[in-house]
Amino acid sequence: MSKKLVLASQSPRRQAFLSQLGYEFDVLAADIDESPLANEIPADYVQRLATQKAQHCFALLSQSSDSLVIGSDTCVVCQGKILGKPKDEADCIATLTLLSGKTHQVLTAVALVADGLTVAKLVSTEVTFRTLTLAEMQRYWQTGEPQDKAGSYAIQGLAGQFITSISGSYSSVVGLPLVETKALLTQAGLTAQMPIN
Ligand SMILES: Cc1cn([C@H]2C[C@H](O)[C@@H](COP(=O)(O)OP(=O)(O)OP(=O)(O)O)O2)c(=O)[nH]c1=O
Repeated sequence: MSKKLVLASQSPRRQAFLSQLGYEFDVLAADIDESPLANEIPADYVQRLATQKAQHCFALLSQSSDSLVIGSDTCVVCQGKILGKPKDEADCIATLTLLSGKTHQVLTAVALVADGLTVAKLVSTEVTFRTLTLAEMQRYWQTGEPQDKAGSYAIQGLAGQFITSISGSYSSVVGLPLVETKALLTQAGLTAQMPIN
């Protein structure tokens, strides 16, 4: 019997990417505390949260131990600061002011729990913003797009026009690195509906 796949995420973007890989899956919300620990470095932070999201949902499914659970977490890092989702307009504008005219990193970790064991992969992508004006940042906040996005922007949305270059994985910036996720699922023995490799 093939194993059941569960995505520990409420993000519609992560759900769309996992469908794009050709898998069928159920979705469970992973309600965990996303605050960074004192002195936690960004790479450890995203890997810890991706792991906790996957393990939290795996624990909810304990009676069906043949389930595979995927969790993911994304944060933006600029000048050593972890930039999560904006708390309010002032926070969004402070974040976009920091990103304006600079290159920053987007870190995404994807974690898979299978047979009670967790494996995580970390992906780092560099994104460069052109210089933004205060009026642009204020109008961008008004669109509602930055509210639920790490770093207060969405590369796949209106903020695409702020970005002059990207070096790394586009899908990772949007929330789920396709190559690494596919590799984890293949290693765990899960076959896509229409496999191409
Ligand atoms: C930088 C960037 C982030 N994001 C998103 C990816 C993540 O969904 C979100 C960061 O928040 P996360 O806490 O990683 O994820 P989430 O709360 O959306 O979903 P869940 O925890 O249920 O899996 O920001 C974009 O969609 N586009 C971007 O360009």
